[in-house]
Amino acid sequence: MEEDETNLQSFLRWAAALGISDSPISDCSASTCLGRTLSVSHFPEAGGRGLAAARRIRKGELILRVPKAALVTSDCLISNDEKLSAALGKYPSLSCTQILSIALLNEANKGRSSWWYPYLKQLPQSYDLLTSFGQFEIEALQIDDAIWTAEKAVHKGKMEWEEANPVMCELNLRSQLMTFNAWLWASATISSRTMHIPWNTAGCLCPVGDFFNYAPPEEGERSGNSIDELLDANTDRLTDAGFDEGVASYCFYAKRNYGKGDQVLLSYGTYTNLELLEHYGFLLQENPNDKAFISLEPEMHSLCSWPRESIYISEDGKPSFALLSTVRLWATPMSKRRSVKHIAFSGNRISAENEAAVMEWIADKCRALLSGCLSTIDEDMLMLHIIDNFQDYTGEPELSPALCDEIRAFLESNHVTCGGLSTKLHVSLKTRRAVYRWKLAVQWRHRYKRILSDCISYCTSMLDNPS
Ligand SMILES: C[S@@+](CC[C@H](N)C(=O)[O-])C[C@H]1O[C@@H](n2cnc3c(N)ncnc32)[C@H](O)[C@@H]1O
Repeated sequence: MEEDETNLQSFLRWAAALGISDSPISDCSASTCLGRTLSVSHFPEAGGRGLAAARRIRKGELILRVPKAALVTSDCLISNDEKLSAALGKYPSLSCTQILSIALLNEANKGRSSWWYPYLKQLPQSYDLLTSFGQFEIEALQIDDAIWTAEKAVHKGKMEWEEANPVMCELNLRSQLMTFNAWLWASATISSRTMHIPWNTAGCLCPVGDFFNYAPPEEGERSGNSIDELLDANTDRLTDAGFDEGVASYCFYAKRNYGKGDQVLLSYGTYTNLELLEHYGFLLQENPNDKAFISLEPEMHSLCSWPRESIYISEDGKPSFALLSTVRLWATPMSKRRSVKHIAFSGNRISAENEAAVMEWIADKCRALLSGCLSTIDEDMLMLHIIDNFQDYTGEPELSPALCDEIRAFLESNHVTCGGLSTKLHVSLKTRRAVYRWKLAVQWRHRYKRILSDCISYCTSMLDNPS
């Protein structure tokens, strides 16, 4: 702990020397880059390490500046390393993200002699993005769509690593930096910490700026990454963060008022919980942008041309506009569809009878999805409780077969015995990480099932009160 604090303090001094500052007036002689507006703090329930307001902050205030020279980009890593530049030159088909991953591992390979060493030491040692999920955790997601997304992410990670291997061999990286796990570390660092820059699609790592934890954008908040898009129409000020050519710095602005001690949050974008898990390795219990996507009957697709991602149930259980309009048209007798198409497409009800059929179809669809899952919502709640107390787990005779099977599968896939778990000392770091990822999978499926269940309640209330 003390060592972490010493590392952090020397990192903040290093950052100050590079001109990173939370003060509106630049002062390269400052001994630390924070303290006037922000301070590093711990928020166990919302992201762990993060940035707190060191004083009252008003919406729209500039709260942090990170000069271009302090941004870690592929360009700067390559231009300072001839060997890296020559090796990459032989493999022109690598993507920008692969190049940044290789450059990051190459920098980590230099250890203390890397110019970026103080920054690299601050990076998390491991991540919990979908790419790092094993087969057990993937199956624990239970919903086909999510399982498919996770499998695809793992497959993509493996492919990218294999493609990058020849360059890493040429760079003669230490063997542990050539492993798939090391690759996952580099690509997860990039996925969860880079910020948009206009000149490289892989983005940049932004020391100190990447200490901001996430809050979803407020309703009506504009999304976008260019400086112009970030300009708030009402206040003419930046509302979040972006690279400002005018001052050659990454600039962070307060998106709302904060009291002293509050966590200052950044919106990285609009994400469902599955997307947060995929790109950042966490999810939110309350996520206004969460969605449950449902599949349509094959013939429904030909009726409307809404994109697949617009057919969903919102976080509050309400069917999306596109879902309602498609099912309304489909529930209309074929001979009448032409004449009512405009009503369905404008989002209006077609008739009371049609609306009842629509609500029934959607509710049945949700029921079918729920009954196809290996566990119920209540069982998931119980499972989360068991996971939270897993170190004390000694086997519970009262559990349903589904939960018993899941626990057994976890123990088997991690080669642990119940006896081993009941002794806290025997739980290895690797097992604790696996338990944490399992928890993420159960939390995700639980939230998803809640959306389906809320949708059933919504449809039932619409059927009971058709007005
Ligand atoms: C840019 S970093 C933010 C700083 C990070 N907490 C750290 O210690 O370096 C993004 C990562 O922080 C965590 N995180 C950010 N916001 C979070 C939130 N609201 N809830 C849980 N974890 C969060 C996730 O692990 C995410 O991948």
